[in-house]
Amino acid sequence: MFTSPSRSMSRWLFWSAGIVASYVLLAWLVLGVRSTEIVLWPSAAVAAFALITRGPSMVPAVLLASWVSNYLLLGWGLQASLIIAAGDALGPLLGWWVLRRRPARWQEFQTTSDAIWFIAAMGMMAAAVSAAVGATAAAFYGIGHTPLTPDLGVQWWVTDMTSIVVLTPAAALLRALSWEEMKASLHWETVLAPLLALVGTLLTYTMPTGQSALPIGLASLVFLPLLWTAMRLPLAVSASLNALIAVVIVTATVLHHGPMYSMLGSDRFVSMQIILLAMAAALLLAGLLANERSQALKQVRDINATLEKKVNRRTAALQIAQATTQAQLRFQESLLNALPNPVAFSDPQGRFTRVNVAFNLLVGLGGPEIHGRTGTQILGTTLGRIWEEMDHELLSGSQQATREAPYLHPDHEPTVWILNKALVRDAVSRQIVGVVTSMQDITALKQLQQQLSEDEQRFRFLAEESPVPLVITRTTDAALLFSNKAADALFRGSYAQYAGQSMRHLWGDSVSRDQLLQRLQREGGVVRGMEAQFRRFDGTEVWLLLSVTRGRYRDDDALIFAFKDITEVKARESELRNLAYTDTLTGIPNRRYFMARAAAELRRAQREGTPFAVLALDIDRFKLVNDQLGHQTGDAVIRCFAQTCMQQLRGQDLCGRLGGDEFAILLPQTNRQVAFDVAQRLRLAIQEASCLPPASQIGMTLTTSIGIAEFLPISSISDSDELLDRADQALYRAKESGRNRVEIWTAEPGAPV
Ligand SMILES: Nc1nc2c(ncn2[C@@H]2O[C@H](COP(=O)(O)OP(=O)(O)OP(=O)(O)O)[C@@H](O)[C@H]2O)c(=O)[nH]1
Repeated sequence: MFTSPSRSMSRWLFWSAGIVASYVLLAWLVLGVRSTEIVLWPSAAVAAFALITRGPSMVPAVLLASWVSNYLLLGWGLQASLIIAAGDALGPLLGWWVLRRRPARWQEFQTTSDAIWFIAAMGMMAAAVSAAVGATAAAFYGIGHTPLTPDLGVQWWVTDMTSIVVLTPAAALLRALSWEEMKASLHWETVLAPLLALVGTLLTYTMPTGQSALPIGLASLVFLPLLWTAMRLPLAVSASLNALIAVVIVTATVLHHGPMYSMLGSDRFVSMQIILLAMAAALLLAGLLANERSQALKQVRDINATLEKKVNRRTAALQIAQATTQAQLRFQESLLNALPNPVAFSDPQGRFTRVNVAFNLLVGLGGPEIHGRTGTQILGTTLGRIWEEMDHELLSGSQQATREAPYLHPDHEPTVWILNKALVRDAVSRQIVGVVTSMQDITALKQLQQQLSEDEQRFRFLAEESPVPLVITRTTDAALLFSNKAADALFRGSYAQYAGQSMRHLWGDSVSRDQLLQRLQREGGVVRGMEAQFRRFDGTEVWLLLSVTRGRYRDDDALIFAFKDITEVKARESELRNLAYTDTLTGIPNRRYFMARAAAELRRAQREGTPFAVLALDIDRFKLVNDQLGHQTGDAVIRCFAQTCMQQLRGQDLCGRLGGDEFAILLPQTNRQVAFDVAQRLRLAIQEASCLPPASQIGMTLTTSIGIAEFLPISSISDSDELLDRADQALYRAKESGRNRVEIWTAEPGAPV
């Protein structure tokens, strides 16, 4: 918190003035009554009090107060007064400094060792210093030159120490305590006990003075409530009370009252102070011991409270755990009973310990009738024996056991079950505590399996004996899984020989196989009417019509093939196709094929802008050959003519028989000059070929006339018939001009070529 300098200065002035006033007032009270013999009794206590509460800033006030009291009130010399004042400030300052070296004790002042430290630091040392300085100054400069004797020093020291020990603990404690703590400790004892002690003290001091032991005895009774207070009340209260009673005693004595008065005199006075000192120290220690004890008790109470809390917590946790366990047990119980499968627990001796409702229903017995009995006793000999064998297996080492077993139901219905057994171990010790068995009814499954196997046998018979060749291969690797007798005959190899082997190599080409797989994918797993060529096991080729479906065969994804041999059909087809385009007499393309090719060539030439030529050929006077040598020889001549032409042509050229003795030749990418050369070469080759029998009665040579028509990209010709027509016109001109000639078509007959 911020404190302004002027405010702290005024506070300092206030405290300084207060300290000076208290010091001077006490000095006046004490010294005003008995002047010279009594040392300034409360001086050291006021100085120590000032330093404890406000610190060294009070030193000037202490110096001033001491000097005023010694010089003005006591009438000692100036030097002596100054030295005594310095001693009064220096002693408590030293004690204060030593006490500050132990900050914990300075702050709390709660244990007995704190009190010992306080007495040692503030009492003995501070009082010793101020007494030594004060007695020396008094001896040298004091009134009447009091001799410096040990007695003076001891008397001074005891006086100062008494005042410090009796009065100043209250200051230290008040400084450490907060106002809230003070209020909290205020109860009837705090008020009543000090009140009793005070009243007792006052009553004692109203008694007549004298040497009688009675007043002293009575006075000492005062200390009983005081001691009790010290033991029961906060340390600050007992220390303050101690100081108050001490002031009352001293004041009464100084004012010639009470039992102590008769003891006055130098020695007696010191005795009294020693008694006070002892009393103060005893009370202080009693208070501190009580404080320590109450603190220890509080600690024990705290520990007890903590332990109690822990125990409560543990108890609550145990209760929760117990509740959870019970809830879990209830859950397990209901879960077990909710299971449709019979479940049973048995001990290591095979006696049932617990079963669920499904088990009760299975055997037609309630829990109490089952518990404690064995497998054979409850389940009959067949299932019971298997049950006990499995238990034995498990208990002699295997981890889990599964078996199939028949069971004759109490209502005589035969059933089949799967038994699953496992060991039950203790969660903590891992000791085997029994066996758990769960049962599953597989009667319906078994019936289905039976039916399926009968169905399969029927299917196998049908498939085996079917006249349709059937083959089943595995989808992944085309391994042969099944083939019937008809398929074995078709492929010329038996299933027994090739079972499990890949059938991929039977396909004529991999393209058809890939096509089949794609179609299966596309057409939902069924492909009908696909034609493909296959290779038999002996290497011969065969055309087959396929119907294929995807399916399962035993444990595999499979392709099921049904075949029809179409080799003959395909051969006939091919023959027919050839017949349609081939001239049967010569084996070269017929008119239809030639004209189709000529049309295609025309389109190509138009597209690419290249020329081509068509030659029309006709055997000269062939009628004579027929007439003179016969029709058969005529046929042979025609065949020879065709072969001679074919020999003269390039691979890309095409020679066709248009009918009778007429032929045509297509010369792609050929202009009229080259065509003319080719035609001449042909003409000569025919002339030189020995197509006519050597001993020909007609004495003639076989010749041919040739007409040429050229297609130019710029020409107006738009179909091949027109072009062939032009070649025919040129041929006609060659015949006209005497035969065995080559003519090129021109627009005007006789126009230059
Ligand atoms: N041997 C045989 N003769 C055929 C065949 N086709 C047509 N002929 C005959 O071939 C002859 C063709 O005669 P043409 O072309 O009219 O006359 P040509 O005797 O050759 O006289 P030019 O052509 O004018 O030189 C006819 O007598 C037909 O009967 C055939 O396939 N075989």
